[in-house]
Order: sequence, then C-alpha cells, then structure tokens
Amino acid sequence: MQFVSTRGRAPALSFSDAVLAGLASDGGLYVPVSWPRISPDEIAGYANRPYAEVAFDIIRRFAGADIDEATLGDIVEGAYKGFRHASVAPLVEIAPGHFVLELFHGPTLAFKDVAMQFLARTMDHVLARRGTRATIVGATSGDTGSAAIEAFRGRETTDIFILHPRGRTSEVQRKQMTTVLDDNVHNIALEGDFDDCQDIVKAMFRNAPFRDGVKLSGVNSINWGRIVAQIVYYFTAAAALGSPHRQVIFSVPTGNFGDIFAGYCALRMGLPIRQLVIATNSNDILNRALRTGRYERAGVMPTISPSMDIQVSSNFERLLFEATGRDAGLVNQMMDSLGQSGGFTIPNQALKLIASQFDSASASEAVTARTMQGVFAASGYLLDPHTAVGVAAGSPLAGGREPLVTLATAHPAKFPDAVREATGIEPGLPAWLADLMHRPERMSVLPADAGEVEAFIKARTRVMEDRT
Ligand SMILES: Cc1ncc(COP(=O)(O)O)c(C=O)c1O
Ligand SMILES: N[C@@H](CCOP(=O)(O)O)C(=O)O
Repeated sequence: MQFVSTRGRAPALSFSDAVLAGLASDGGLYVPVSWPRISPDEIAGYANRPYAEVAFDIIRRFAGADIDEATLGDIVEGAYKGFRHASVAPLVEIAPGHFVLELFHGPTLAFKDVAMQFLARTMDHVLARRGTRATIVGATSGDTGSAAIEAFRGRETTDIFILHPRGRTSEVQRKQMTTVLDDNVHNIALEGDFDDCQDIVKAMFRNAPFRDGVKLSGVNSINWGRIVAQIVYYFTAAAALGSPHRQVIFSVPTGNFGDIFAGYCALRMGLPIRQLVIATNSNDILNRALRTGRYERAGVMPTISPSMDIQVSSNFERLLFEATGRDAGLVNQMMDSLGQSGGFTIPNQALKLIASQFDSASASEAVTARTMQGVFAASGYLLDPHTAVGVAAGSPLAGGREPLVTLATAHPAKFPDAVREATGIEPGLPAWLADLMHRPERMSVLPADAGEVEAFIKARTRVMEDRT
C-alpha cells in the first residue's frame, strides 16, 4: 500500500516511510492511495474476537508487505497486553441505546494510548531495522504528550520533544509528562496555546535542513500511524452491537479531528456507520464550518475540556481531500487561504458530501458540567469533561433505531477539579499513579518561537550528535 499527500506535491511513500515522515514534505498529510474494504462477513467475525487480533487484521491491510505479519502480530500483542481491561475498549450502556466506548484503559488513561502504544513499537521496529534514529516532536494539549512520552520513554532509537501550552493542561496531565525523567524525554512548556505548539511543530517540518538534519518525525495525528490504529475500535464497537446487520451512530469529542477521521476511514472501509457526530467544546470552528461552510480561525478559549482547546483541526485537511474528490489543488488553495487570511470557504459540493456523513454540535461549559452531573445522577457513571461534550452532542440522537456510541476519550481522574465541581465526586487516580502528584518534575519553558524551539532540540538530540 502506498500513501499520498493531501497537497499532491510530495512523493508517495510506503507504510513505514509514511509513519517515519509524520507530515509530508509539501506540508500535507498522508492518506492511503485507496481504501481497503472489509466485507460484511469479516465485520461480523470481529464480534468477540480479542482486540489485538482485530487490530492485526485491519492494520495489515495498510502495512502490506512492509512489515511482515509475524512482526506486526508481535507489535499489536505488545501494544495491547498492558491495557487494564481485558477487552481493551469495552462498551458501557449509560442510557437505553446510548453506550460509551471506554478508550482510557491504557497506561496514561486516555484514548491516545491505543494508537501511541502501537506507533512507538512500529517506529522502534522500523528504525532498528534501518539502523538509524529519529527525533520525535509532538504538540499536546495534555493527552497526546503523556501517551507519547510513556510509549517512547527509554527507547534507544528516539529522542522525544513534547510541546505543551504552559499552564493550560490539567495538573494531572502536566505531571504525567514532566515527571518522566528518562534521558530521551524532553518537555517544553511553551508560552502560548495549543495552536502555537502545533504551528511550531509544522514549521519545523517545513524547515527542510532542520527536518532532515535531526531526522524529524511526529507523533500527532498528522501521522498516519496514529489514525490507522484508531480505526480499529470503531469496528470492534460496531461489531459488538450487531454490525454489519445494524447501523451505528458515533459521537466523537473532537479537537484535531484525528479520532473522528479514523471513524470516517472505517466508514470508507465498509463499516455501516449511520452518522459521525463532531462534538466540540466552545472552541467550535468545526461546528461553525459545518453550519456555515466557512472554516474561520478564532482565538483559543480555555475550557474545562482542555485537550480539545484547539482551533486549527489538522485532520480536517484529510477530510477535505476526500470530500473534494482528492483534488490536491483545491486543498492547497484552502490551506494557503487559512495561512494567509485565517479562513477559507468549503466548496459547496464538498460541504454537501460532508453534511451527508457528519453532524456536529458544540457544548458550552455549562452544558458540559450539566451533562456530567445528569449522567452521574441518573446512572452513577462518572464522565470526564471531554466525554461529556460527546455525550451532550450525541444525546439528541439516542434512543432511536440505531445504537449511539459516544467515545469516552479520557478517564475522569485526569480532570478531578472539573468532575468534582460538576458531580461532587473526586475521582481518584489508579494505584500505579497514586504518588504522581508528589513525583519530581523536569521541563523547560520556551517562548512561542520556532527558532528557539529548533535550537533547543538541536542542542539535545542524539541524532545531531551522530552527525557532528
Ligand atoms: C481527552 C480527549 N478527548 C478528545 C480529544 C480530541 O481528539 P482529536 O484531536 O483526535 O479530535 C482529545 C485530544 O485530541 C483528547 O485528549
Ligand atoms: N488533544 C490532543 C491534541 C493533539 O492531538 P493529536 O491527536 O493530533 O495528537 C492532546 O491531548 O494533546
């Protein structure tokens, strides 16, 4: 399987190369050259199969001969054996016909672990096979960073640099990142918001001498290796609820559009998804875009669901590529306009197509808190604030013919203040993180300046040491 860039000016790459590249050299995002199909019988066969087996069966269709099957089998086994729930991603019914898909049973208590545990093992394998190293960068609003640091810590093949917006993550999230003291882990607290972090990461990829010099690779969902692993749980959840004989609706708390784009991939691969609901907090660029056709950047607003405090949703570019019939010229025009004037208009045809597959809703702070409170009062189930945004956005569609599945993207204990304020209950951290708040921290504070961040990385990466 080859992967092509949404901007059409970078070379097509194999699975391994696309995973190592992260972002395409033309600034675009890699997508598979075509969508593999999973037959109805195969979908039915996924019900009750171990998660790792389904992951293997789906991912092998993208990895092809690039990663031999025995190795891929070992990678997925290793990735999911540390999850604290035997099903990896269990479903819990919180109201008649409304399920949450718990994606937070990995080591850092967020859905990011599902992909990151796979991605780190895959990168490690490819780098070791090639006898080389990479410098990993990532922008985080809290969860990607902790999951990536946990997955890459101590690895000989990589140095990892994570940029988080200073003071804008929850304390638990920050501690999960900054208390990891392995030599290959570097935390940067940036004086800015998440979009600044992400802009700097993208600027580093555009700087070819720097990118090639440090062998830059990325772990955000711009990396196809993240998306491919997130496709899997849409299949396991739908199969458990009766697909392919039954359609399913998914409501997905959305920021960078990676998780919901994985749902779209599942749909393109044959999963009978009735609708994908884009659930946003007050940072509602996607909800506005779907309603008005204008994708218009605004300032990032801090909320009680901080991991979704994002305005520029990188993976929306992948959807635009698909919805315009893979017209890279049009995608370039839209992205240029976003860079120059902060917005663009989605062509009518593309907007219509998107509206036929997606719905969207935005939950205010008050609605998010009321949803946590209401679900707890009715069922005793504690939602984290991100999942609550998804539950609020999806609820109007609950109780109909198709089951509604809201993706539960984080454990409530990652956001104890917001959960306590809404429900009166303070969720505790699991035993292996019980002393987290007392562990020593290490991080460096830097201004939101790509040059300074590059200099910081150059001074610390072992890849540069190799070259000098
Ligand atoms: C807890 C949580 N929920 C939802 C999201 C949104 O996911 P995505 O960025 O893939 O849209 C994030 C961050 O990305 C997150 O950390
Ligand atoms: N919410 C994310 C932001 C980055 O998203 P990603 O999925 O593209 O890595 C976070 O918690 O860091």
